[in-house]
Amino acid sequence: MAKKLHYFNLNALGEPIRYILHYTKQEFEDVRHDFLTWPDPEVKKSLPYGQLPLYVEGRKTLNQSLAIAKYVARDSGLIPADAWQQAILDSTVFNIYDFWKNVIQFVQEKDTAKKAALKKVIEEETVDFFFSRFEKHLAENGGFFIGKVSWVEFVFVGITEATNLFLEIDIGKYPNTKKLVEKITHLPGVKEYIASRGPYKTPQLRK
Ligand SMILES: N[C@@H](CCC(=O)N[C@@H](CS)C(=O)NCC(=O)O)C(=O)O
Repeated sequence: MAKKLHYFNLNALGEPIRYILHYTKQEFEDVRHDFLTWPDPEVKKSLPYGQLPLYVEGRKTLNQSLAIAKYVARDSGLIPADAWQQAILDSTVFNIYDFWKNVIQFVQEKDTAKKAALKKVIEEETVDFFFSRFEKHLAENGGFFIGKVSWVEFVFVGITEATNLFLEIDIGKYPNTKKLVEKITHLPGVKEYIASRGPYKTPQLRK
């Protein structure tokens, strides 16, 4: 069944899905839309909720990045059988997205003064609030969220990298996060994908 992932030509909500697809060796078409010239009215109109990412498998479509990431991670050992571990992962992924909400609020703010104020709060307070907790969680579980790699580590690494497209996080302050980013980005499949993709260019996004 032909698989396609539609997303922007950048990191953020689509990249963990790309990482999982590459790690699990699934063939898919990586359809990229230009973020800087978005919205493309025709494409936007065609999306079920007007937003990306959108995953397509044959005639079926799925939106919502977390639902897609979890779906493409099935049958790969990235989703634990244990219900409690699944619940911990779900909780973690919502914590990660709670952090990301702050970044998005900053990205979408048009007023220069308000944007600068949001940037200051995120860089000086929000990042540390969330990342000190992520660090503790990782430290208590052997560097992962449930003691081994799962679909949520891919989401975490993607969101951490995406945050750095828009803001600066000093990841060196968070050694378990830093190690995890290195681990995930060097996994077979992911490593080759990143090498072929090259770095994302950030200057237009960092304001
Ligand atoms: N809850 C959705 C949010 C999707 C979302 O916010 N997509 C953004 C890009 S990260 C988007 O499509 N923005 C363009 C638009 O809204 O027109 C998900 O997790 O997939």
